[in-house]
Amino acid sequence: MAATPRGATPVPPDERPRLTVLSGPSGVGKSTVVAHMRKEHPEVWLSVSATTRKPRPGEQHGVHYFFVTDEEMDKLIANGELLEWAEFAGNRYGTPRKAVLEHLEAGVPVLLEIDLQGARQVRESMPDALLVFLAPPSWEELVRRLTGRGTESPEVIERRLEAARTELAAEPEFDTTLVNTSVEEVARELLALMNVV
Ligand SMILES: Nc1nc2c(ncn2[C@@H]2O[C@H](COP(=O)(O)OP(=O)(O)O)[C@@H](O)[C@H]2O)c(=O)[nH]1
Ligand SMILES: Nc1ncnc2c1ncn2[C@@H]1O[C@H](COP(=O)(O)OP(=O)(O)O)[C@@H](O)[C@H]1O
Repeated sequence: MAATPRGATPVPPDERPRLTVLSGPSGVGKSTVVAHMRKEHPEVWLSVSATTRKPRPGEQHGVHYFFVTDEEMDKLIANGELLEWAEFAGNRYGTPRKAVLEHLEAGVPVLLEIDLQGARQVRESMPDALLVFLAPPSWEELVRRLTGRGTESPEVIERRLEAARTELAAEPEFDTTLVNTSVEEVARELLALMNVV
């Protein structure tokens, strides 16, 4: 399903990088921060999730997401191919398990950009994972970013803001919080937390 490291020698479990999870409300800037970080540090591997959501303009299958049908998602879940999955604002999203484990085994730092429900599942199944919460500078700024992105209808924005209230309340469940005021700064802090720099 996803590209795997070629010719990589497995590293012993205690020398493997920790799996890092980045969560936070829709529109807080997760994708922006991750894109910025990976431009300078392409060695960080970002898991590509499967989703039943329809692609936005410019989103590519296999790059931003694996865009799947409801039936295909049912199969991925039934076959145990997902490390975690959740329904978010009317669509399902899940992390393909195999590619994540293969990259960690090869010593590659792995980042998951997933929602709160997914982060909770990773906490259960991979207790060594580092859970990072990305918070907005304020509620008003979150609304501004989500609306300003212009990718969702007012109705979808409303659903995402509803989910955002629950997600913001769950911040104490995370190992650490980064406030997304400056993309550059947050990207740097995230790299440091991942021991990449
Ligand atoms: N649990 C889980 N959540 C995911 C996964 N992939 C993406 N998400 C989350 O689903 C939510 C909606 O994602 P998306 O529709 O791309 O909107 P965006 O994050 O606001 O650009 C976000 O909180 C994502 O982090 C996944 O594999 N599992
Ligand atoms: N630090 C920031 N300051 C101002 N705008 C930002 C910042 N980070 C992200 N944005 C903007 O906010 C919007 C939502 O960001 P995005 O990365 O799509 O969020 P998410 O992936 O968390 O849903 C985008 O229009 C993006 O350009």
